[in-house]
Amino acid sequence: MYKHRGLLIVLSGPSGVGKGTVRKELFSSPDTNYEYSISMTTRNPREGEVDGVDYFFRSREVFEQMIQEGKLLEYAEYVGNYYGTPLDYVNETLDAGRDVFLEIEVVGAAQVREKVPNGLFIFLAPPSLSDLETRLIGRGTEASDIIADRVLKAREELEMMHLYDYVVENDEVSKACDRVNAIVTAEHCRRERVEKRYLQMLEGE
Ligand SMILES: Nc1ncnc2c1ncn2[C@@H]1O[C@H](COP(=O)(O)OP(=O)(O)OP(=O)(O)O)[C@@H](O)[C@H]1O
Ligand SMILES: Nc1nc2c(ncn2[C@@H]2O[C@H](COP(=O)(O)O)[C@@H](O)[C@H]2O)c(=O)[nH]1
Repeated sequence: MYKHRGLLIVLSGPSGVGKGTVRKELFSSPDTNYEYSISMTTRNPREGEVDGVDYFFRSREVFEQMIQEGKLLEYAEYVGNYYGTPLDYVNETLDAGRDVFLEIEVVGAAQVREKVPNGLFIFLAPPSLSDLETRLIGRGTEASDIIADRVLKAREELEMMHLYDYVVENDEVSKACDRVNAIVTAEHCRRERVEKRYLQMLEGE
């Protein structure tokens, strides 16, 4: 029996490009129908961040136990901390026919591509590397040595852009959100056509 599953949407890109900003803007709209998957991390909360809202903040021991028990869809060690996507939430939500939205870095996104090849992979790109650095400095959440690490890493991350289904430039947040929404809508239409054709063929048997 054919069962409709939700769409797994992966938004990735280098640190500081604006993934979190774009995601928050998307989720602030009442029209957004995706469910946000809250990640788990071993990094300390930033000022104002809340456990269970921004991240599940956990110790390295707990995180490593989750890895061993196969409870993460993907994970990566990023600039000294673990980040990962709890598997059960993603599976349960997709099984219920609802779309899930992941906002993750590129190593984790590559793991998701292996496990969920029919996901929708969107790379958020900065207008330039100097814009990226300016944004990280402007955010003011990292010390200058960490910012330097992230900018260095961004060069490698940009090389992975060609592995994605779409590249969206984040020149302006509202424009980037419109582009993401347009991509998701087009993908739904494509899938509906394929699904309809498939069901017609089953009926004709
Ligand atoms: N289009 C934009 N134009 C100018 N500034 C932006 C834009 N998008 C985001 N920013 C700013 O850039 C900084 C980094 O954004 P944000 O924290 O969303 O990036 P991120 O990709 O989620 O970073 P990280 O991967 O480190 O979590 C923030 O200060 C944000 O306000
Ligand atoms: N592979 C994963 N990467 C994740 C996940 N959640 C967030 N992230 C990415 O980590 C970096 C750093 O995040 P920050 O909050 O410390 O700035 C950033 O690129 C996030 O997108 C995840 O579950 N898996």
